[in-house]
Amino acid sequence: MAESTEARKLVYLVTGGCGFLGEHVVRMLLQREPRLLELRVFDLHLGPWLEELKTGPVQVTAIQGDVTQAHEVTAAVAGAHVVIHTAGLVDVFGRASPETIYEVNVQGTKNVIEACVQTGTRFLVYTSSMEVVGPNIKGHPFYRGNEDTPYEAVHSHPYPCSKAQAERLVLEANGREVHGGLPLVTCALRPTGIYGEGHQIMRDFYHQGLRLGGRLFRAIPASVEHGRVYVGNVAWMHVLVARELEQRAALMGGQVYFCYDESPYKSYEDFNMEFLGPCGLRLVESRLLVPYWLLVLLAALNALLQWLLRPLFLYAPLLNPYTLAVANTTFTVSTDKAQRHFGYVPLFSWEDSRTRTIHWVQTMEGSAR
Ligand SMILES: NC(=O)c1ccc[n+]([C@@H]2O[C@H](COP(=O)([O-])OP(=O)(O)OC[C@H]3O[C@@H](n4cnc5c(N)ncnc54)[C@H](O)[C@@H]3O)[C@@H](O)[C@H]2O)c1
Ligand SMILES: CC(C)[C@@H](O)CC[C@@H](C)[C@H]1CC[C@H]2[C@@H]3[C@H](O)C=C4C[C@@H](O)CC[C@]4(C)[C@H]3CC[C@]12C
Repeated sequence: MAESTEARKLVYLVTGGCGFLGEHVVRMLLQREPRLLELRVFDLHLGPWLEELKTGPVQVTAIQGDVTQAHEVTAAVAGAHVVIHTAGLVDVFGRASPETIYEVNVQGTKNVIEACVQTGTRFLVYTSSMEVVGPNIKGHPFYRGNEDTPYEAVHSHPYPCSKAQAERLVLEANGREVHGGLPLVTCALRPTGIYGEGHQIMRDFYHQGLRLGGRLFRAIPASVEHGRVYVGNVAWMHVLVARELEQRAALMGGQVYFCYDESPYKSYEDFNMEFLGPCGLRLVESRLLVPYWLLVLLAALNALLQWLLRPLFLYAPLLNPYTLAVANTTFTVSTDKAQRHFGYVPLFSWEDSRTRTIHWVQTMEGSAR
């Protein structure tokens, strides 16, 4: 918990506060925001771990709620100084319908914005995504790009479409008058692929490897690079933006910032092996055995099976046409806009991020170690 002589006077609300990123944001706020008086954690599914946070100097208020329900959002936002909106349906595996993804990610964000306007909350930080930019449906690479790099951001999948619409709503809301007559100040953070303690997809890959006798099979060439960012650094960027938004409203209001750190550029699979390798898995060079056209066929077959089996049960494998296309398209960022605008420097080095993630995999339930 943050110990400081600063007066505790601020109320923060974190939507999606029990999610992979949200939990790290909640814990980072308690550790590094000394002005915090109350921390409201709003989520559809509250985690039992919240109880352990209620023993410190900050009042932690757990709110079970749904961002698609405007009245629930308004009640949670009322009286908050800052809203960090991370709640969302992160689904590229066909688990939720396009309508549900839109309802949560777009309508939910509209509800958060309107709640800020109606109740007088002035500062809103939105967790957007790299996918607002790309990879696009044409498979154009985004190589060491930044927030100003020209790129044809054209999407068809419900998830990136919903994130792009939500981000646009947040940025357009910057400057709107809130109850009380002052302007709303908003900004959006665009993490690339987040990794770290609690990352469900990493857990899925690990368990898949255990099922396959300690092996994972390469599907993507090592030359296809994906930007990744450690969850602790993404959480730190959220805390820092929320702290600086008031003092630097003219500069930061209405802006987007990629989330970045020192994590190396590697293919998605090679990057995962930085953590899964030390936990006993190995990546089998199967590119000759499984050519790309066969992967495309298998991905299409998975999509067909998902559609056929949906009336019986949810079949949602990692490999589908969308995930294959994204995995197979280089997307890396190289920027210092967050440092220039609000002094962001990663809190965790690559070595530290890697060590923490390996430790988490090793201590995960069902771990082979
Ligand atoms: N994981 C990544 O690699 C990544 C990368 C870039 C951006 N993001 C964004 O970060 C945010 C958090 O992602 P995550 O990976 O932590 O996902 P997550 O699924 O672990 O967390 C999302 C949280 O939102 C909550 N939620 C979902 N629907 C809700 C609703 N209707 N009302 C209230 N709460 C609801 C969930 O219960 C969950 O706790 C999302 O907005 C996502 O788009 C994630
Ligand atoms: C089965 C193989 C082809 C395997 O390599 C597939 C990997 C695939 C599941 C992931 C590859 C890229 C990931 C996405 C990327 O990291 C960025 C994202 C944006 C974020 O907002 C949500 C998660 C994601 C879409 C992420 C999802 C998993 C991948 C598609």
